[in-house]
Amino acid sequence: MTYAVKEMFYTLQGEGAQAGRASVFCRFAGCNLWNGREEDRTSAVCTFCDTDFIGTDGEGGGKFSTAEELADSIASKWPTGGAGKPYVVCTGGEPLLQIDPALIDALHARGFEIAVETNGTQPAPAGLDWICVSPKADAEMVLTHGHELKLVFPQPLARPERFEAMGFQHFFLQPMDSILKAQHTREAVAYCMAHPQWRLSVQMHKVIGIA
Ligand SMILES: C[S@@+](CC[C@H](N)C(=O)[O-])C[C@H]1O[C@@H](n2cnc3c(N)ncnc32)[C@H](O)[C@@H]1O
Ligand SMILES: Nc1nc2[nH]cc(C(=O)O)c2c(=O)[nH]1
Ligand code: SF4
Ligand SMILES: [Mg+2]
Repeated sequence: MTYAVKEMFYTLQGEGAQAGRASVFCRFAGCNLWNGREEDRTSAVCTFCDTDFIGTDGEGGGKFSTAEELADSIASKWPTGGAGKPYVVCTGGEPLLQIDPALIDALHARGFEIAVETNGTQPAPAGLDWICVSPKADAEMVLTHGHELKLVFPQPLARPERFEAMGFQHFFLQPMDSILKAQHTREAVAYCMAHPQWRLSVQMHKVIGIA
């Protein structure tokens, strides 16, 4: 299996229940809900993506021909010597198009806890330690349980009520970043205050200006 990685970097998780945690980010190239080209955004299934996931030309990106090679590269980003469990956030693009049991085993062998950020359209392989599903209004969701559900808000055709009985430990609304972000944030705050099952996820990394 060859893995295509857009970029890899060490930062703090900026979103959801693990926000603030030191993490190696591995951003896999490619997505099943948008081809990543701006000219095709409006006709895509997912139209609000904030990420460049095309190709393998980013910092730390590349093609990795084995799970061992990719896991070694991820491990090389983790600082040596400290306490604290090594943590990798696999994102993209859509990471579940590429993550396989060999990669999960190779990362666990290097002591990593493995998190994924997924759009929920693909089944998850066994062994992932943290699954964040972020459903998209026009895409069928097959992953209906996990550790956190993080709904980008508002999506008129994906109201929070549709998800509230699903099997997740945490339920987050994340204001959609766009020209209307301030309004989306106010609406998300109001929804969380009226429906305390839901918590607000502010994209912390954007607020403080880190990757
Ligand atoms: C770029 S996606 C990659 C992982 C996966 N494809 C997914 O959609 O969950 C990472 C996270 O950013 C969220 N996201 C994407 N565009 C956003 C935007 N404009 N505003 C807020 N969150 C956004 C996604 O919903 C997801 O939770
Ligand atoms: N710091 C930071 N936290 C994040 N959490 C999810 C991200 C993503 O793009 O999947 C992301 C990201 O791009 N940066
Ligand atoms: S599913 Fe995720 S990576 Fe794909 S276009 Fe939407 S937000 Fe971006
Ligand atoms: Mg991001």
